[in-house]
Amino acid sequence: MCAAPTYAWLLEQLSLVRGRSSDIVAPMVTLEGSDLNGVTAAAWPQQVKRTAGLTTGWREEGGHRAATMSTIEYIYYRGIMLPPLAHSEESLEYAQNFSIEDTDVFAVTYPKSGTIWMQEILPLVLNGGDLTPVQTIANWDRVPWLEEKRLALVVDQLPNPRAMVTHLPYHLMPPSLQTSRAKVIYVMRNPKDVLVSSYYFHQMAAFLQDPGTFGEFMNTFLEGKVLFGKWTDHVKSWRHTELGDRILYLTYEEMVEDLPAALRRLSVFLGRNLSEEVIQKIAEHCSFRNMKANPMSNFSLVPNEYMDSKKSPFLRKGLAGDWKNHFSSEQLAKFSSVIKKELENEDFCLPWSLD
Ligand SMILES: Nc1ncnc2c1ncn2[C@@H]1O[C@H](COP(=O)(O)OS(=O)(=O)O)[C@@H](OP(=O)(O)O)[C@H]1O
Repeated sequence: MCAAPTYAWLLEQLSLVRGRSSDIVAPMVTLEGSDLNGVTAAAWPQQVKRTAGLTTGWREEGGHRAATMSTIEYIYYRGIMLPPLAHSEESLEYAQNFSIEDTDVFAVTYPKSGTIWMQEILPLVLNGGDLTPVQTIANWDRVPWLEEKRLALVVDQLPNPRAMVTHLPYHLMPPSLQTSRAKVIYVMRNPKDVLVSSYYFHQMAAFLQDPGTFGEFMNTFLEGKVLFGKWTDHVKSWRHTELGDRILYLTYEEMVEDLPAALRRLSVFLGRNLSEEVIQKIAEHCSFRNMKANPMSNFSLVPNEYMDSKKSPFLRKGLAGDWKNHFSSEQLAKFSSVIKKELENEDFCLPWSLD
């Protein structure tokens, strides 16, 4: 396990973007060796640069410097679209060739379905409720994403059993998943709330394309022109696996409704015999309120230039059913008819009504 969270990875992302720059108009401030905790916006590169497909600038906003990425080109990899900052073709190839071990545990989610919640829960369930990792290690290092560049840097420091998360569809998982005895927890969330959560995330994350209006983003979402592809394709892919009893299906909504009950299911699935006291301790630590206050989990370590929590915090509302505050009746009818049509020949039922 990593001794302490360092933010070298963000510096690395910056230098990668810098490295591709072909038109640097001002000298860059060297951040190497700095801890981003202590880096103010004023210390960030004062430059306007044009890179292949990514135009990045810095503007003054309310006394601090903000990143502007007017054209953001996503990465396309085997039919899915991913954001450039944390992913690369190399990281995706690395994921493809990743050697999954029998004891590995993966939480799989379509984006905005409960990923960081599982990054909090899994170490606690696996280690019997010891809070040390969730209080000292940033979530992206504690339970890294399989497809992100960061994995290669931290994989050797993960404790056994290793816990990882991924947004990849089943067919893009490394072949070693099938030959191993690794376990998978697939967390699903009502797609209407996924859409709402994603809409706000696209507004606050400077490395994502502008979502437009809510109605426009809904169309983009339904067409599948979003990160990691169509929601229905993702769910279908993970509903049709050869994993048998090695996959557990959980819903975000059951976790919201009764987290201790969901933790009990999870701990049985992972072969952990947790006492009721430990279950309650984990549930308390993983409440929305406590995670929102945990700097190792709430993305406050990421500079505002990348994620502007004033526009929308990463841990935004943490509710089931917020879609009711966003959908018009016409949007609901359209959304529900498209999703129902795409799932009409499936042999599984969704745990929520789409109407
Ligand atoms: N503890 C807890 N309780 C309830 N809800 C929680 C919790 N932790 C994260 N969340 C909510 O999960 C949403 C973010 O989803 P992801 O973590 O999958 O995002 S990402 O895909 O990793 O970007 C996002 O949902 P919204 O609030 O609806 O935007 C988070 O608030």
